[in-house]
Amino acid sequence: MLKNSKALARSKSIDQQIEEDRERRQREIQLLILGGASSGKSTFIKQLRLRHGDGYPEVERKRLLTDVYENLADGINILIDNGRRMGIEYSQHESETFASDFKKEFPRWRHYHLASATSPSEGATFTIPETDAITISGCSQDHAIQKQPAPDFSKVARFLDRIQRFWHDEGVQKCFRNSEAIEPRLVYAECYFLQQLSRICEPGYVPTIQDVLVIRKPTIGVKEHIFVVSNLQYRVIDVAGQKNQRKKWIHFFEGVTAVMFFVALNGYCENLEEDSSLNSMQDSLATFDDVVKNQFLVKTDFILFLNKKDLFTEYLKHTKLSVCFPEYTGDDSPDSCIDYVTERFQQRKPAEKEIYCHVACAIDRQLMKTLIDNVMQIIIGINLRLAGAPL
Ligand SMILES: Nc1nc2c(ncn2[C@@H]2O[C@H](COP(=O)(O)OP(=O)(O)OP(=O)(O)O)[C@@H](O)[C@H]2O)c(=O)[nH]1
Ligand SMILES: [Mg+2]
Repeated sequence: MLKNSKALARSKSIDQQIEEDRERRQREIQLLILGGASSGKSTFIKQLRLRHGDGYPEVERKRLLTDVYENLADGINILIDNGRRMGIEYSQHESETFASDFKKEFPRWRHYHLASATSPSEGATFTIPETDAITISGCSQDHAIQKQPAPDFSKVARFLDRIQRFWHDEGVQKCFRNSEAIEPRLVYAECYFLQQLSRICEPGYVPTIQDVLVIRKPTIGVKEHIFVVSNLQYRVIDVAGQKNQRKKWIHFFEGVTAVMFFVALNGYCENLEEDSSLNSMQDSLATFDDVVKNQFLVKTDFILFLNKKDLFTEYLKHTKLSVCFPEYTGDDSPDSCIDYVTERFQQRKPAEKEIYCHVACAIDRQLMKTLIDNVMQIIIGINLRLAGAPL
């Protein structure tokens, strides 16, 4: 009799444990964000922070001023180098002196930054910890260790007047207009901040929300962010997308509710920054193929974001999709081309797996609000299913 009641009590406690586990799993959702470099993963996190975090108050945006300066300095650097390479003459006397003064103070950082993260053996300057930053409720604390100090980009402030005059030099404008010939290509953030220069130079300038969304700052290592929405905790893991960083992804595959996979649509006519022999879209397809079939993610649903629709639409006006997919015979409209790209990704998935596909423009706040709400609903559904509750 006693034996029976003990067994009953044990069974009750096991049931209770199972129920508690189920409730805990239902309350914590783990999202892993994967995709190539510059596909928009961190920008999506910024949008989550706007929708469900602290919304980037002014004090936080002020801290990002140096990142704006960094993007601006990279843009100026590329224009100086390309102006010289193309043999363009400056229209103002002082431009030549400015160019050499500026390059001394701010050597080309974007590519140095990427290269040092890409080839640690060749003069590595980074130590990349496994998890180098933790973000609680949308407030990021970066613990990345950099042995080689970056140029002090806050000092760009001292150059703003001269940068403005340099930017208005006819030679510099001529170089900028010749964007097709610029090598390496100016990225969107560099073009954007160069074009916003007069606003950035105004006294008391604070980056706007749109500026924050546009800043380009590659993720180094792995960043974890926690958001609490309607009593549910979302742990969102943002990884670095550069090729040599991807072997770290596997450490985060366990216990994932869903994978969000980002693809830069404009990558169909661009090569990887870290490996110029690889087409970015083809690389995305191959990477997607690897992770979607990975044994640790067999039962994990994927949400696919075909991002940068704005740039894709722009590029299609002068470059056909067939440069990436020679067998494509459809028309050049963005919709037809997106249908085709979607199909190419869907073909890679195992039959039993569900892939939810979204076309996105991660810097578009309005569009992303709706998209995030829709995606949250999908994720809640997946989570309920995983937790064993009836849908
Ligand atoms: N025009 C345009 N720019 C975008 C879009 N999405 C992201 N960007 C910009 O692309 C750049 C790269 O975006 P990130 O979110 O940093 O890319 P990532 O995938 O986190 O890159 P890594 O951290 O290097 O792996 C940033 O300057 C963004 O502002 C988009 O839809 N359209
Ligand atoms: Mg990132």
